[in-house]
Amino acid sequence: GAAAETKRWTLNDFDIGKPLGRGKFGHVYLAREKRSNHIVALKVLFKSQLKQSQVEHQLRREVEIQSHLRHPNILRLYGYFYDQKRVYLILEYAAKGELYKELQKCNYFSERRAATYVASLARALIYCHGKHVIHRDIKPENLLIGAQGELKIADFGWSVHTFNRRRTMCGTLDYLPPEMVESVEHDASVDIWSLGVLCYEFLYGIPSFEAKEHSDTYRRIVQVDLKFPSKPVVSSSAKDLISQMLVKETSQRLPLHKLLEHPWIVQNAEPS
Ligand SMILES: O=C(O)Cn1ncc2ncnc(NCCc3cnc(NC(=O)Nc4cccc(Cl)c4)s3)c21
Repeated sequence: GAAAETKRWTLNDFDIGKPLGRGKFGHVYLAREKRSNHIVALKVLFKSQLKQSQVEHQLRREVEIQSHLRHPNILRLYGYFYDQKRVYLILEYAAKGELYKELQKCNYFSERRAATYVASLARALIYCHGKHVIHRDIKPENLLIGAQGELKIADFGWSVHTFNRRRTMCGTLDYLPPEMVESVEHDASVDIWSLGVLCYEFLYGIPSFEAKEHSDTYRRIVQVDLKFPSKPVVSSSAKDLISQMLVKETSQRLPLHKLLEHPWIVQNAEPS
């Protein structure tokens, strides 16, 4: 509630439980807020590492963006606090853990499971784009699974508020610094592309443009070198959807609301 937003949290407000995972910047622990007995995930980030990697502004942007997002398929960031050495993110706990581990275990998902995940991600991204937020980092490592098996997009560390194009379109680009010119290129359609790669990976167990060397992956992406393996067998309807998302021209990518009407989604996704 509103109280939670303004309250100054400290580590003493929590009982710390088992480690849930370790990321580049720090560890994640199961925790219980003592007063409410509410179970949360507590991500502990070392200030030294944040400073060293110059990502403090990214973290601030994530906290700001996440504080306005409320959606069943977006992992909540309830708040944060810090002490001398660390920053703590108070996060919704996703009881069934990391999606990429599930994908490694199964190799690839059934068409029904893949379509259900893709539909819920599309709904979450429609919600984000409606608030002019693009995630920009949709990949299995940033997806968690809730207690009822529902998908949760996590880690908005790379998300941005899209610039109001009218503001930049009528003004000349000439005086904009590279980072603003670059992000004008970044519009919401980047998430459609990533969702297409993710759909491919759900069905085949490998990302659509995987290659041994980075340079080869780069070339396959810019050439949209999309090939469908013969195994596992995947419906032509699924391949049709993926082919409409992995399109080089950003304006030609299948809009997310049209994705939800695609026959493969309609026939395979569990009702939300
Ligand atoms: O995933 C696991 O390891 C284990 N796991 N298992 C269950 C579970 N339930 C909830 N959360 C988990 N993990 C944390 C997920 C995150 C959400 N939001 C984040 N944001 C972030 O890291 N931001 C950030 C960090 C460093 C720099 C910058 Cl710029 C930004 S991480 C869970």
